[in-house]
Amino acid sequence: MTTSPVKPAFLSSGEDLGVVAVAFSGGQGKGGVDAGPDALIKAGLLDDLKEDLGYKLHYDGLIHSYDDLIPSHDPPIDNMKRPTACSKVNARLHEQTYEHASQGRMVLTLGGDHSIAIGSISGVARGIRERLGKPLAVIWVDAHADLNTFETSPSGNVHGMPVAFLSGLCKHDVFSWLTEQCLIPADKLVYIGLRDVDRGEKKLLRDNKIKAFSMHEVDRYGIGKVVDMALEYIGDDTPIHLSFDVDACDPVHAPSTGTPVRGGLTLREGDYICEALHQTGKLVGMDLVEVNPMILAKEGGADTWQVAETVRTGCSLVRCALGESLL
Ligand SMILES: NC(=[NH2+])NCCC[C@H](N)C(=O)O
Ligand SMILES: [Mn+2]
Ligand SMILES: [Mn+2]
Repeated sequence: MTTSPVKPAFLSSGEDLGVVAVAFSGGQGKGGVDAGPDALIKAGLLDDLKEDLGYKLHYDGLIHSYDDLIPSHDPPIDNMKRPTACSKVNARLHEQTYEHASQGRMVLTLGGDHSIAIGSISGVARGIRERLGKPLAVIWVDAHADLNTFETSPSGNVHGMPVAFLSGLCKHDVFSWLTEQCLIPADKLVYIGLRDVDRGEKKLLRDNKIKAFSMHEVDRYGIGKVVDMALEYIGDDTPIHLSFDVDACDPVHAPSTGTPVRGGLTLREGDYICEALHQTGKLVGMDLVEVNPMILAKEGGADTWQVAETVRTGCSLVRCALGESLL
């Protein structure tokens, strides 16, 4: 595998990469997703980025569990489960990604459940706003829209709500630290891969005219055309953050995740999205979330091969987004 050097449009260099590893699972109820970053790193992901792709890593060497921020008693508020932990962890993560982004670095956040996108994306968005005076666009690749408000959520799990908070469609005192500069305008948000969208989320998508390419559009147009259309919609002059939930990929390639949904992206379709976004030179941040190396073991059907496959998929997606190419 080789690198195809792409000149980044919105970063200070093509080689500086900020990395934050987040061992947080409080955005949903299943343990083990906090072990995701360790599994990805143990599989050699960061070494590959350094040795094969030539990045200069800005990484503190820690896998943050933020234990000091997690209260022992954290009762639901307005249907949101573990609200205080979710807010405090994300507020801290926000400062970490903001610090990298404001130095002009690409920012990679390894989760953790998808609630951590509240912190990772808001930090990058604020850094980009301050540095370039521009909004941040987000391409959200996921089986789920994660657009529930605390009022529409059927589960109360915050990992099903990050986009509602990040877009400002939903506001709550719990996340009062999310200021205007942190937000993603609804017309700079694009989904790819959706196939399990709740009723309330469908209404929000429609009412706010949010751009979404479900698996239906992937089938109809092919992934190449879908990514072209997504990029055209965002426009040329906007930095892009890629938030990749590993469950966007079909459970064949990513079985070890908390909320798998049949009928997903092939490994190549997932990798293609990442490769194509890298080639734009406009990528400024990425999250890779919801790798849960323990879930299958917990559910009684431990299959180490399936765990390894999921980790392998996660590593491949990140490498592709950071410039690995087939030739
Ligand atoms: N990041 C995820 N895997 N999210 C799954 C969300 C599932 C469901 N829509 C909910 O709100 O609870
Ligand atoms: Mn998902
Ligand atoms: Mn998600």
